[in-house]
Amino acid sequence: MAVVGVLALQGSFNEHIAVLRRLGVKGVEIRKPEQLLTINPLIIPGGESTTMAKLAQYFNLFPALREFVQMGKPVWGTCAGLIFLADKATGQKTGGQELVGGLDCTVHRNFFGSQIQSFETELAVPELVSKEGGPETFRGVFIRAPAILDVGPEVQVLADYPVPSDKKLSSDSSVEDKKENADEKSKVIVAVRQGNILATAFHPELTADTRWHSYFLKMGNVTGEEASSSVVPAEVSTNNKLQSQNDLPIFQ
Ligand SMILES: NC(=O)CC[C@H](N)C(=O)O
Repeated sequence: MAVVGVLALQGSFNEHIAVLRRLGVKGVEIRKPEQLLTINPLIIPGGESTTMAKLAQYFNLFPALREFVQMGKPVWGTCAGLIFLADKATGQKTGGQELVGGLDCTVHRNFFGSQIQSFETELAVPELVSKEGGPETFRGVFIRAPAILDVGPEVQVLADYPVPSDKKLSSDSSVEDKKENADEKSKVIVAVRQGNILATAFHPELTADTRWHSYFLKMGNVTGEEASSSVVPAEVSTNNKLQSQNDLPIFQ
């Protein structure tokens, strides 16, 4: 069975492993630097990036993670995982936090605000649809989500999200650097690819739509045992209300 590593320090690693299983791929929990030598594609899940960074420091994972990315092995960061991969992060806690880097962008750690400002929305995902087919949109689950404020020339934008003009950032005033808020932006970037790096600000592992996972597996030339690009049934994809009822079988 094909194997994908999932960084399993904290956060939604079990949910990623469950999606991989549905695609006929084995997700291996990664907690030690030496495991990164033998694994090829790697998912860095969502969770809480400062906590995850502390654990990664404790287990001495940063050098091995950086080497993994620099070697050109496929890596996908979702939410906190995106923050890990960014070259620059704003809105950090006092003292900052260690990043893996490699992705030429600036990410705002809690762009959309605090936990209670989490939301779901249908995102236009033309590149994903062109590779994986299926519905024109993907349901983005944003949980105290980051957003990408700017990207370098090598970065391909795969999805963005309009910021309502009345949406002033009001996230955790105690920990945010207000000067660095992207106050005047009308759109922020929420999914990107830069060569071997894929990053999403939302949580595809919390939906039943497996297209981002399939897309990433193709980046790593991983073929599942029952490879199928999407598990979203046709009748569900055309009905958002029904889709939201059917979209959260997190552990299967
Ligand atoms: N759902 C998530 O991964 C949230 C990430 C969070 N904003 C952080 O800083 O870690």
